[in-house]
Amino acid sequence: MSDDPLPPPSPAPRTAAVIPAAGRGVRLGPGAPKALRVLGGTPMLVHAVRAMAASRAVSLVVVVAPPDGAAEVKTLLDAHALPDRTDFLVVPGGETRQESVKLGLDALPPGYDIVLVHDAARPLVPVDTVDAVIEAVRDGAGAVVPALPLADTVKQVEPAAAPGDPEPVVATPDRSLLRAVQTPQGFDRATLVRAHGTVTDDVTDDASMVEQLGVTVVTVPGHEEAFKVTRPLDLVLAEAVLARRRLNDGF
Ligand SMILES: Nc1ccn([C@@H]2O[C@H](COP(=O)(O)OP(=O)(O)OP(=O)(O)O)[C@@H](O)[C@H]2O)c(=O)n1
Ligand SMILES: C[C@](O)(CO)[C@H](O)COP(=O)(O)O
Repeated sequence: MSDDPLPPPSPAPRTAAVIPAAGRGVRLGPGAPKALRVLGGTPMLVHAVRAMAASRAVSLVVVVAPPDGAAEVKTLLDAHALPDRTDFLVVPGGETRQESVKLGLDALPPGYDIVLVHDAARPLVPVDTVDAVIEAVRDGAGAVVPALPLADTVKQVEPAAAPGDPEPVVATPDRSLLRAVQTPQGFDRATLVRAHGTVTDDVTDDASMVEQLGVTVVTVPGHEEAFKVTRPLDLVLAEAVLARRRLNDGF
């Protein structure tokens, strides 16, 4: 047996989170841009940033602000307590989520090999879910999504012949094989950059762009509290989750 000392373990790859927060929140109804709406007294975006920074593995958060709102978002983040160990960047976003994520990726400095993409609209994702996604990428997955089984039966329909007409049902997919996917979605950076440089179709999540490259996307368990604030009732649910957390924390 050699007396040579073992080489030092290679450092864990550094992880950055990109938070698309440039959406208007049309489905939420009139008011400020969705990411700036207040939940439990704190803007939704600040909750989302804190949720990413809660992971000790995340050392940079890139916030993608509304196209003309980067200065306002920067001021907002400066006004809230955020962990010292995490760096923050704010960049202006685009017309679609896909464009906004691409702009966030373009702003990422070198040295971050794992990238999370997390909706500002999912402010309450627990840190264990964030860490599970990062761990799966560290273990070698090119793309990872948190996923939950569906509670409803799902029908595939044909488009209505005219607005307001019924939509004929054409199929009932096997629910046991379907999953609702959440964010953060985690990626090997080079794979995600390649996907955003290659795929031009309109898609609703980043993992589906990676699927189009032929790269396998894997799931980790999602979490009910990582739901997306989309419609007005979601705000009520988010307030209730925050109130329960405060009660449990003894505040
Ligand atoms: N041009 C856009 C559109 C969306 N998003 C972000 O993508 C996430 C998920 O999008 P969604 O929930 O659809 O938000 P909105 O586009 O704001 O919602 P709506 O479709 O109701 O307007 C949100 O954090 C949103 O801010 C973005 O960064 N840039
Ligand atoms: C990325 C996402 O949150 C995964 O569920 C979702 O696809 C975003 O969809 P939206 O229509 O942009 O809200």
